[in-house]
Amino acid sequence: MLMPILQIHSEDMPAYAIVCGDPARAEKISRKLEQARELAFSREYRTFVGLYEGVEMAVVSHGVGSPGAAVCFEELIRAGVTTLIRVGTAGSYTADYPAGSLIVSTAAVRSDGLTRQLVPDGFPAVADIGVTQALIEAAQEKGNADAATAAGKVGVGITVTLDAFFTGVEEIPHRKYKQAGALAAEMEIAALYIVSTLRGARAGAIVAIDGFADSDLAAEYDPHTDAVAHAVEHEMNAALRALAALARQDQA
Ligand SMILES: O=P(O)(O)O[C@H]1O[C@H](CO)[C@@H](O)[C@H]1O
Ligand SMILES: O=c1cc[nH]c(=O)[nH]1
Repeated sequence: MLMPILQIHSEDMPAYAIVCGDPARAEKISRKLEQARELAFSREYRTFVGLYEGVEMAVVSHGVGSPGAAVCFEELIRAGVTTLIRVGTAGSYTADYPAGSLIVSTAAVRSDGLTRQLVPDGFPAVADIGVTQALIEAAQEKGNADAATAAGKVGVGITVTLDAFFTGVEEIPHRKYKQAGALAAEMEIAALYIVSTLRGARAGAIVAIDGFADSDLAAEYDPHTDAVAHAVEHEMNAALRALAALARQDQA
């Protein structure tokens, strides 16, 4: 069956998928696969399939923001994907995790508009515990430490999903979420967790910190530093290994 927006056929789709915002990052991840082939590049959605440690998996870009990303997650699950890992970037809320750190997201604050149209207020956006555990283990693995971050840090905790990236005249509620203990902010994880929960798939997410979310992004945001590039490299490898480990567990 052809998925109308991603332009992929369900017959070509494996059960395991890595998703990320940037089509260029999807292509970068696909270069780590054996027998990689591109299935489609439709709108912001670029889809590759290939093998990692012998496990068939897809790598798909979902663009920026929850509404577009939710379309991607829905169609992937309709096409037969049952396990999804988001490999993203995020702004930190704490000096404990500066640019170059990684955060594994256990749950996401639903500070977005999309999920309000899917589930009632108060319904939690939570990661799958098995996917989260696999991500933590892969990110902390010693063998992966050579690509590790400036601070070498891997945090585990709550992230915030927002719609706004740049500030308007309203205050983005960073301060409250930070005081409440959230670690970082990004723009799609809540959508991933809610769509996955609704459709019976399992999902997790890891993000590379590229600055501080509550600083003046317009003046200071620079996601193109070496520290961020190293962290992104580290999280891509961690996500691939986590997904392969989960597939092996499923087969056992
Ligand atoms: O690096 P990605 O996966 O795109 O994630 C983050 O970066 C984008 C904003 O620059 C948003 O999509 C946000 O969630
Ligand atoms: O949404 C995002 C993504 C990266 N960095 C941020 O500060 N915000």
